[in-house]
Amino acid sequence: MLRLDGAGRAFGRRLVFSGLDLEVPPGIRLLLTGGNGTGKTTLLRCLAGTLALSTGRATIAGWPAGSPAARLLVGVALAPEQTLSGRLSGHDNLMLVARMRLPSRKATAAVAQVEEEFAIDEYARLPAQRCSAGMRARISVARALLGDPPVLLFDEPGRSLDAGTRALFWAALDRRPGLTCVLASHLDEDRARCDRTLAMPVAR
Ligand SMILES: Nc1ncnc2c1ncn2[C@@H]1O[C@H](COP(=O)(O)OP(=O)(O)OP(=O)(O)O)[C@@H](O)[C@H]1O
Repeated sequence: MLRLDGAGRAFGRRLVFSGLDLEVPPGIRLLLTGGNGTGKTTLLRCLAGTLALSTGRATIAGWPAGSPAARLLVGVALAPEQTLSGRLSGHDNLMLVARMRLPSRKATAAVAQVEEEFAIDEYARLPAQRCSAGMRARISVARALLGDPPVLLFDEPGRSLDAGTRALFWAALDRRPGLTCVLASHLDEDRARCDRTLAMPVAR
């Protein structure tokens, strides 16, 4: 479902990773681990298509990462505390994305479902800029699920979430068993929730 062939990314002269080959079959959850600065976020951005690889190739179901066809297949929550529109309410942030992915009646139902799954209902009408980091992270993570994309990319989804909400997050993924998921995390507890682990190599 998701493939890297000889993938590499540099920033100027700084090589973050190189020669990375990876295949993530459908339905598999892959955990990205590694110390600070080893390139987990960079790799996720390359898979999401918001950053180009310097070398090699990344594909989603055979489509080049970042192409319109690949983007349709991918739900993303990278920097989940920071990616909402601050003036809009959580609900409207969710509706904005739902309306891009679904016809209007289905969009309303999909937003209601994720608001319930992540217990967002209580503060969904508050402007996002008045929400706490954890509240914003909940909304961003829930937003990635809208429209049921078959591939999900998460960067430290549990970083700002309390234990109860982390449980809600995993329960939401468990309810969607066919998903292919790549998730970066520093939390030991996430290891048991994933099928495979890729430890990012320290760049030389
Ligand atoms: N836009 C950028 N310009 C220059 N260098 C960058 C940029 N983004 C990331 N880097 C560098 O790439 C390297 C990898 O960063 P990245 O954020 O991918 O690491 P990470 O594994 O996600 O780290 P952390 O665990 O701290 O979140 C770091 O050395 C970082 O300084």
